[in-house]
Amino acid sequence: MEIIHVSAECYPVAKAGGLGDVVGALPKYQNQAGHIAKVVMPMYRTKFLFDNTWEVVHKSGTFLGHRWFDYTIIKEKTNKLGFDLYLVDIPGLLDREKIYSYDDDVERFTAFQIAVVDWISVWRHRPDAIHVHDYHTSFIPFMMQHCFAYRHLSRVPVVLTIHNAQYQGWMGWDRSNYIPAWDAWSGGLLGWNGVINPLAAGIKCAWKVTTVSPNYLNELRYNSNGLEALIEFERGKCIGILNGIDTKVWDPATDSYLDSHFDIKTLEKGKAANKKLLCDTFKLDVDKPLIIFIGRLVGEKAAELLPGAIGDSLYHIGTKMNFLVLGNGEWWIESQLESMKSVWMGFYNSKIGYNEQLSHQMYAGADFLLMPSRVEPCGLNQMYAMRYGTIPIVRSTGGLKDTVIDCEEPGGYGVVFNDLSVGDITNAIYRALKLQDKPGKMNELKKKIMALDFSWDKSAEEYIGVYESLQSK
Ligand SMILES: Nc1ncnc2c1ncn2[C@@H]1O[C@H](COP(=O)(O)OP(=O)(O)O[C@H]2O[C@H](CO)[C@@H](O)[C@H](O)[C@H]2O)[C@@H](O)[C@H]1O
Repeated sequence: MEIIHVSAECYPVAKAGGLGDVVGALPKYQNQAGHIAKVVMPMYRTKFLFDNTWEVVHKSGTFLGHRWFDYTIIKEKTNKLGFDLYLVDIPGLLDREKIYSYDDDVERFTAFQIAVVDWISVWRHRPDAIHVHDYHTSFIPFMMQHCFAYRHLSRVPVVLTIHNAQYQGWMGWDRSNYIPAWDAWSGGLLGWNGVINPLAAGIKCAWKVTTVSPNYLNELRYNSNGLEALIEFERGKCIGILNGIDTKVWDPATDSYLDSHFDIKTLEKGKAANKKLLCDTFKLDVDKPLIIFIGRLVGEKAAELLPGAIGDSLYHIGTKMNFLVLGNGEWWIESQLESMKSVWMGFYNSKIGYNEQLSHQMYAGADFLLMPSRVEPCGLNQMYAMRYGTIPIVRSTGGLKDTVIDCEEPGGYGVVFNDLSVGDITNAIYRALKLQDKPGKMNELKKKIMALDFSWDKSAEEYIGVYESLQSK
């Protein structure tokens, strides 16, 4: 099958979070399984662009509302990522360093989607499926079915994957003219609760909607930032498919970001060397268990509870452990985390910012990973942590519930808690530290989690099953 993934992120070209990881891995696994999966994304000005060689495959132009824009599609020449990678250049809109957070993001991502559909509309063949990811690309099924210029694509199946329903891309109806001329009778498909809602439009118009874990799909029915009724209504075409991880990129035995490599057999020595490097760098005590947090510092990740939970743990449980936080996001959470450094010097440290290498080093060197998420559609961090022998402490929500079993349950290997408060997180940390009281228990658990299989093989096939189910329709 030929599958075209359209996304705002793809690792290692441009990544802000888990979406980039998934789109950088899933197509590779689909290709390995004998399919032809390709990725189309915006041409940001990132290092990957300048380090690689490209050929121009298409040039054209069209309108965003009244504004004409030229676009160029370029293709990476060497199949470096294990799939064909196409970048869409739109001067003045996409030629920026960052992925998101510009005032004109609505214009940027709407123009990107128009360019993609405009390009596919002149192909001499039809792909078997278009797979769009999150709200930045979820106007595409609407455009293929209801824009006059592109209606000849209406028989091409479109699958929408929701990686995160918190972000929906809301925009006012005053911008409805951005979408190329559409059948006015279909206008209702664009809106939800009085505004244009790209994610809602995608859910209504995609042939199938997938979420990144089965449990997250259930949760969306009662907690989806305003889309609950829509999810319930469209339930029949929704399916939850658990994300995998790219076990070639995330392999402690070969990870190019690590100085000391290890596998299950050399786990103790290897993790100790990685931990020492981290503790030396961040002035922490290598003899104490190291608990880390990596992620966006936002409410979804319950990051605002971290200062309280870390402070309470060190105060009430005692200074028996060390904490290290890597993340960026809300300025007030960043500044609280920074100001705690002087209070808990030697027991706590943080690095504010985005740092891919440090994240790998932290997964490799830590004893525990804390993920108290308020909302977690799937979560990749807990799977990376386990692959690197780091025990997850997670709240039972979304994909965390699908991937971590509490060590007190039969076959369990992590620490799972249910309610979200500083007290509950502190108690989970207390339970995690108790694991050390039983001699050998920590190593036994670390070996067990390293052996778990979270690779993409099974889920990549499940997606193929979804595309296949749409072929006869
Ligand atoms: N400051 C930092 N420095 C370095 N690396 C950092 C970092 N902050 C985050 N990362 C990295 O970004 C990724 C985060 O992935 P997640 O899946 O946990 O969350 P995210 O909310 O971005 O993804 C959304 O999409 C994914 C994919 O579907 C879902 O798993 C998830 O639940 C959903 O919220 C990991 O690779 C992590 O190491």
